[in-house]
Amino acid sequence: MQGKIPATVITGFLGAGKTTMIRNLLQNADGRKIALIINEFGDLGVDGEVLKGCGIETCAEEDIVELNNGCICCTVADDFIPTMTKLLERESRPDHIVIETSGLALPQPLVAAFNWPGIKTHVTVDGVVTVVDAAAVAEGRFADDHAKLDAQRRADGALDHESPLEELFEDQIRAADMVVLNKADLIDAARLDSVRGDVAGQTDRPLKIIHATHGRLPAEVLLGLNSATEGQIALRKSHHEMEHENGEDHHHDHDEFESFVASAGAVGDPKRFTEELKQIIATHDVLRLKGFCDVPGKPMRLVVQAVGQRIETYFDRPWANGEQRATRLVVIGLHDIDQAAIEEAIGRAAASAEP
Ligand SMILES: Nc1nc2c(ncn2[C@@H]2O[C@H](COP(=O)(O)OP(=O)(O)OP(=O)(O)O)[C@@H](O)[C@H]2O)c(=O)[nH]1
Repeated sequence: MQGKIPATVITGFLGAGKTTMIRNLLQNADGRKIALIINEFGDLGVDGEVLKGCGIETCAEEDIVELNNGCICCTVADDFIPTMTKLLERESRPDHIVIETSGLALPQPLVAAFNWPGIKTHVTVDGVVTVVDAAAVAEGRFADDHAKLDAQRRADGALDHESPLEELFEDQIRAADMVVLNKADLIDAARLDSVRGDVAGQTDRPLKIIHATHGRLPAEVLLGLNSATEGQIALRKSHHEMEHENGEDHHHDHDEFESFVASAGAVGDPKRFTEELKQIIATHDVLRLKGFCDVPGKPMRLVVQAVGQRIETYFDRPWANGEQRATRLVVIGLHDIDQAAIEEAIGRAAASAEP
């Protein structure tokens, strides 16, 4: 009988650099046949599209499975298990499975699913790799404003937990076998060291912490951790699991976050559009924005990627024959984000960005 297939779970908050790291991994797979399962928060399937659009030879479309029915941690039984079962039934067995969770996922339930009878005998979790946006941590993006939270708690007795951002950050690190402090190019060595200290302080376990820029790490570093994490995950409990055990009723369904797709007309001047998007992101506290734009006169589609105030744009591939050219952007924010105002502002920004 063949040995178990190793599976690496790649997790980390929205925009930390998971897809970028996987793209680099596929480019440097050294002949390994890698199957990818991608889960994303938001209806557009941007990550799968970006990976398929990157033209890497080793990354055939049939090797990428997208799960876009919500967060993988909430749809384990309905989505993940059947997908995994199908993957295992395939004639050509992958050498390695890589799973990208959504930026809002708690890795714990997903890793625990590897203990399910039909899965356990065929696959093992090689490791949970948590990608951290080191620049965002250094800017204090995940740190609670404790004074503000205390005031909110006094006003609302039902508010019994930390901010959703800090909680997720901690849970994703607690689940990790290895943490990648990504975006090292954006901060100096002293701040990187301080982020390393913050991350190490999240758990009593000795944690392997490395840093990277654009997730560029050799495949041998990311794969082959041999952790068999499914056997240890019960000891790496998330806030949600601990609150549940304490009898607290804190339902985990990501209702602290909201995502929607904003559609707009063609964008004549991408540079100006990007400047306007920066304003919109700042005004409305948008956590993540990504998607594609139709730029008249250009045969290629324009990818837009925004994490906080940092926006990147590039043309990735020609619009396909029969594919409708369109501007569509996934917007993710906290639950009280003003969808109507943002949709309207993005529409206006596209219209005003005339060539
Ligand atoms: N400067 C810098 N930018 C980076 C680095 N890694 C990723 N990025 C950029 O950060 C943005 C988000 O990267 P992704 O790889 O899409 O992040 P992700 O974690 O997959 O995002 P979600 O799937 O939405 O959670 C993109 O614009 C990347 O080009 C890095 O090391 N340095």
